[in-house]
Amino acid sequence: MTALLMGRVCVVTGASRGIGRGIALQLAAAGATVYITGRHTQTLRATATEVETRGGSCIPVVCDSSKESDIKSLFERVNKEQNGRLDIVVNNALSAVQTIFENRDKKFWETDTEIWDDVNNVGLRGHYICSVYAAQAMVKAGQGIIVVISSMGGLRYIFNVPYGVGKAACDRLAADCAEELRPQGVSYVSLWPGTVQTETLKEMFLHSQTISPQDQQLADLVFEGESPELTGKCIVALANDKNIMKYSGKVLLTCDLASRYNLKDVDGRAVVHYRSLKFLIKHVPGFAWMSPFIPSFVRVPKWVPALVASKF
Ligand SMILES: NC(=O)c1ccc[n+]([C@@H]2O[C@H](COP(=O)([O-])OP(=O)(O)OC[C@H]3O[C@@H](n4cnc5c(N)ncnc54)[C@H](O)[C@@H]3O)[C@@H](O)[C@H]2O)c1
Repeated sequence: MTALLMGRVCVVTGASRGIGRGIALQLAAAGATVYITGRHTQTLRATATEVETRGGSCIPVVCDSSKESDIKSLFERVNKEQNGRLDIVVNNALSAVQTIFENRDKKFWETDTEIWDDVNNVGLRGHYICSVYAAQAMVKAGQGIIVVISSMGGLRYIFNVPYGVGKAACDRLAADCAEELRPQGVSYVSLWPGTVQTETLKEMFLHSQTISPQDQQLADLVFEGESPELTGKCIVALANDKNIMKYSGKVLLTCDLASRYNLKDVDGRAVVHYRSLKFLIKHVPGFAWMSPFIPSFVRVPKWVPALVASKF
């Protein structure tokens, strides 16, 4: 166990599986005390047991991110038990993965309007409410980091309309909160993982016998994707960066952070750099044959996707 975060207090929402679980494992492995949230005691307990088996400290709290009263109680509890100390909050919970895949073939006007709430009650409204309570503690202490887990869906269309709108709003949440938090010494970043090999996606694609041609491309991405713990490694490194304020309000990519902090994925394999031309070409139908001839250090500059997604 490294001691990079020894003594620090963290909250990770939606940590019973997926990326949230991976983040909790890494924060705890770095010595932090990690409060993990989710709706079910049993699945939270499983994450907590894994943390403890690795020698870390983890406090499971049943908290439904769609309910403000639950979120309020969570932060009151942390405040009381940790004497006002709160260093890192990761807004990660999302309740919609299953719904998104069940409605993959439908356009927005063909889908039940409830999908908006399924995606954005937990995955946007919940993050805003957590940010309010987290900021109240952090501003008082004059320090802290809030992270929202977003995705490239914030830049351009993937899956469906509510997902993209929600992710664009998460990026804007980080930017606008950072504006008000900067003078208080608190930072707020939006973090985009690549495609991640979560239990849900693995179950859906890697272990599935029948897969639609539409989903085959995503399945290929999942197959070579990041481990759920890589995002956690990136957050540990960010939390130890003395220049964190420089990045506040920005969108950060896990592959860029892995390069900046020289991180490998948990199983020792190199992190796929999804801004590398080699990787991108490999996934363009008809051009994949070029990929082996392109050196892996050639990166697409960030202004290119920003320009493609330009609103003007
Ligand atoms: N999986 C990927 O490839 C990928 C890539 C980029 C970004 N992301 C983002 O990462 C985040 C996590 O996604 P994931 O793939 O790990 O999803 P997941 O479905 O595997 O995990 C979601 C987590 O949220 C929890 N959760 C669901 N509803 C909740 C509620 N009402 N209250 C509290 N917790 C609740 C679940 O228990 C689970 O722990 C999402 O914001 C997603 O958009 C995922």
